[in-house]
Amino acid sequence: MFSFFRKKTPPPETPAAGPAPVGEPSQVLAPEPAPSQPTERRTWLDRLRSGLRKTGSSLSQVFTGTQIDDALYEELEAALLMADAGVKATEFLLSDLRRRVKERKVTDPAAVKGLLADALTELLAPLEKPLVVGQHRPTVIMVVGVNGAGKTTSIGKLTRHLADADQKVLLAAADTFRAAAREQLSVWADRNRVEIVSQEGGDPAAVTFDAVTAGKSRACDVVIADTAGRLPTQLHLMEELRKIRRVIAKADASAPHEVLLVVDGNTGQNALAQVKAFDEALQLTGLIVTKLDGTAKGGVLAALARERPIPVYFIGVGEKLEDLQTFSAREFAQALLA
Ligand SMILES: Nc1nc2c(ncn2[C@@H]2O[C@H](COP(=O)(O)OP(=O)(O)OP(=O)(O)O)[C@@H](O)[C@H]2O)c(=O)[nH]1
Repeated sequence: MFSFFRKKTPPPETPAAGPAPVGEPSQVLAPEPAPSQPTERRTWLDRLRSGLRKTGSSLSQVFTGTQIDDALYEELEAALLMADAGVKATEFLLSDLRRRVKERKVTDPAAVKGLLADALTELLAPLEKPLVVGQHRPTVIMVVGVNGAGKTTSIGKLTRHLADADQKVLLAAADTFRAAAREQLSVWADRNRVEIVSQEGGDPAAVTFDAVTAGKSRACDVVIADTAGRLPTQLHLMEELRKIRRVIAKADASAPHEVLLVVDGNTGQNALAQVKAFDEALQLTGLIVTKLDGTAKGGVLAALARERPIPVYFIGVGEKLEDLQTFSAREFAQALLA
């Protein structure tokens, strides 16, 4: 059994290392560099920090004053709302922070920033969970999301990590409408030397059924189904996803084992609305939040944690292979306030 996992909440400013295997049957591995490559890890963290700078600059600004007063809390409230943390998470964070400030008898605004990082880390912690594959063979992963969220790119990156870990992967191109989507997935499949079940036109549920059946007979470790992008308001297309889900269960009664929503972090509060809508339709098991590089709306993860805490298995901070990383609450909170 494998899980994509990173050491929890590394101490501040310490480059987190990839975990060591912990032995069978629950061997653990990570998509990020091994412990011997702290420089690469540092580089990635730097990218997350600079990516979230747009979100964090106004947040950090709040703590440059000389006193802790109502004006500071008001400014912080505005900055959190601007970062798309949403009303509920913002209210929660403010009252949590006031409590921490009182308890610690803090008088320096700079120290309040540290306490906010703690409060954010605690709030985000329920989102930090590894994606485990290997409990079922094949582990069937269905991937959904709106158009252009980054589904195919994220599947490509994930496939590469799995292939590198000697997992036999089969991709199902369940986007039967868009030829470009199938081609894009084929490119990733070729690049990673994994198999693909693809079909022009036809029923996406049928393609997925064939893929899961093939995955079983070919002893694959993982089957990943890429579905066509759609808006949650397109009810017939949402029904199509439900059908794909049902048909997967016909091919393998225990599947799908994971239903992942890919959301574009750039869409802020709209990402939260997408998570709620897709979760209601499909009972999501995890999220991949993409495009956190250069967004001013990174606070949406706080809103998610407060209102729909579905695990964030991965975050995307760029278009390159190494830009898909596991989510760490502490790192994210620190990057947000850097
Ligand atoms: N900057 C940045 N770009 C990303 C990230 N993830 C994906 N992209 C880009 O977003 C664009 C859309 O990605 P796709 O993977 O094609 O999105 P999709 O959800 O499969 O799109 P549809 O098939 O149309 O639904 C591409 O140009 C990707 O390179 C990310 O984390 N950061």
